[in-house]
Amino acid sequence: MIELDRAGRSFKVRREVVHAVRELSFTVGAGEFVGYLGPNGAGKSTTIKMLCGILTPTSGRVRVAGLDPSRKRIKVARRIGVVFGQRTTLWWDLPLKDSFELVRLLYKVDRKAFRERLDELIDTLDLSGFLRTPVRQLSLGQRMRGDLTAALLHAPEVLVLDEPTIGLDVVSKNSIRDFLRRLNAERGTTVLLTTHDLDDIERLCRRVMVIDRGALAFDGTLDDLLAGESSLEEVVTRLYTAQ
Ligand SMILES: Nc1ncnc2c1ncn2[C@@H]1O[C@H](COP(=O)(O)OP(=O)(O)OP(=O)(O)O)[C@@H](O)[C@H]1O
Repeated sequence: MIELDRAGRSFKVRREVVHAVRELSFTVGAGEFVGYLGPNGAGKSTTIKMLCGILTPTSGRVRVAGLDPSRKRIKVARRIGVVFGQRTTLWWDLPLKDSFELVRLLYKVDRKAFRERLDELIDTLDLSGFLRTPVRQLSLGQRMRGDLTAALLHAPEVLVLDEPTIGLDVVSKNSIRDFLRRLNAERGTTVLLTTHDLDDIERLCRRVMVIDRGALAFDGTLDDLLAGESSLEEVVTRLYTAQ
């Protein structure tokens, strides 16, 4: 479902070249739930931006559902849902429900299918109390549930999440985690989850990839990552600080 083959992305900053991602190769199969970890500046957001076609790789190959995201951005957008926890994709001054209607129009989602999906998401994410509230007045937890809904209204096969639980209280975190677990188990949606919250990883992901300075430092099961270590925090700290 997701395939990177020696993908690289560099930026020219004044006279220096920053290699945000270098020769990165991995595949994520349909239905997997993969955690994507790495220290600040490791290249996680750059990877995600290449997956949704916001950034073009400067070397190598990226494919999502067999498509090149930088060349087939609209086709890829129909197959992928993306949530950036630090930013909203909703319309700030509009009531939440109007944002959803705009998403329907943008993605050309059939009215009946849209209604069914929206009703289900309103129910499972408990949105009914704030559908008429302008997005700017929503709490962070409400806004995140709105963003997740917007990302799923076109029923994407792949969901990419960049820190979806950042800043949320423990109850909100757990309700988002339950929702994601069910989405993956019941719908078979492929999930790539970037987070700095190691509880997200321990509670959700069977497979974990760790990126450091633009290259993979680990790719395996959570059990393998934890093998012989007393905690995930310990092993991740060791990986992040390895030279
Ligand atoms: N548009 C850009 N121009 C120049 N450098 C950039 C740009 N985007 C990212 N970088 C650099 O690329 C590297 C990787 O950044 P990226 O945002 O992918 O890291 P990250 O793993 O998502 O970090 P964080 O956990 O802090 O969000 C960093 O050194 C960053 O400064």
